[in-house]
Amino acid sequence: MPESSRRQIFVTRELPGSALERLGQAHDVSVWPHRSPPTAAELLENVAGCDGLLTLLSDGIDEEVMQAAGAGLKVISNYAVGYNNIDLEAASRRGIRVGNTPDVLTDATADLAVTLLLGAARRVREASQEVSSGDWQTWEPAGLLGRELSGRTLGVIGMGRIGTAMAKRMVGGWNMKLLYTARSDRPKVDESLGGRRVELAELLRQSDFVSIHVALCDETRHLIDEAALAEMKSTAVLVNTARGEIIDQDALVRSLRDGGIFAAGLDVTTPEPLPPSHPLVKSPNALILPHIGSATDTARHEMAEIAVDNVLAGLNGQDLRCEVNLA
Ligand SMILES: NC(=O)C1=CN([C@@H]2O[C@H](COP(=O)(O)OP(=O)(O)OC[C@H]3O[C@@H](n4cnc5c(N)ncnc54)[C@H](O)[C@@H]3O)[C@@H](O)[C@H]2O)C=CC1
Ligand SMILES: O=C(O)C(=O)CO
Repeated sequence: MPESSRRQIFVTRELPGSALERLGQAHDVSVWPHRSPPTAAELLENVAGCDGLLTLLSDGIDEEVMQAAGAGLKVISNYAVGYNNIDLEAASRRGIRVGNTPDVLTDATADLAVTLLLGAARRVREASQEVSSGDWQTWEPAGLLGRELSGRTLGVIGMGRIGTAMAKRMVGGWNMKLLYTARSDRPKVDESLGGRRVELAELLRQSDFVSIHVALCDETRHLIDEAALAEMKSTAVLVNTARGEIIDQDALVRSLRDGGIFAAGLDVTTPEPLPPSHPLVKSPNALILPHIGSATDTARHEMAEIAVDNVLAGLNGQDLRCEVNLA
């Protein structure tokens, strides 16, 4: 590509695979070299004069960052399907296109939701701890009793791509009955998986397992609060692979402690990382993972390819391969 058409791109972290090399052949790319994200001040400094940004879910991209980049900023490509870290209204006002990486991480994330559901239901954290601490005495008839899955009811909050993939696994594999919340009816889900769309309160009251798959937005922040947790069965297991802020975490700590629900399996928390001293980390019935839903080699490589395609298209003024609707 001629020197004059090369644009300036800031990438907030190294990515797996060779996608960034492809970007570097076409444009001048600067990659944040550290394992930790840039601070807000470092972000402002590094975006100055950039035409494109390739960002992670841990980077807060607000109007100040867009302003710091300057009038040439054409595209923000998020290396994630979720884009709650980006101020979409500000991007729309400034005519900046926003991209994300859907679909290629759906299976990986649904698999992890199943992992958390099984792990929390069968008390894998406590069981593993018993072995590593030397507390395991003997095989006990009533030792570490967990919850059975087969034939029970799964409640999926947010029947989008990942929610549907999770439901398929649980209905197909464990013959579960399916309830879900969604903004509109899903006749195909009802037909193929025997699902039934219900209000959130009914889903919480009737489900043995509840799995959260909605995007984080004003409407869903603290959707699962004290009152919602109080609706759930004391034997229920709650799984969250969406975003930490969808749950009121203080209320969850109390519910897990007081027997309000049986257990929780969480891939996402507030904040991330959660300090080891946090009461949730200390809760024996909370199985917590460090936001690894999409962490398979296949998914993360494909995400990188899409994120780079999105930058390239945005710089050329074309529709992005996966574009977030800013309307
Ligand atoms: N743990 C991880 O590593 C990962 C987490 N995620 C999270 O999972 C979320 C879902 O991803 P996808 O399924 O690909 O997105 P999606 O857009 O296909 O699904 C979200 C669904 O939630 C629905 N929804 C939104 N607000 C709702 C509400 N108030 N009540 C009921 N339904 C509502 C939407 O209509 C949509 O169907 C992402 O936004 C992201 O936050 C995604 C990938 C990996
Ligand atoms: O894609 C996302 O939204 C994630 O949380 C990580 O892949």
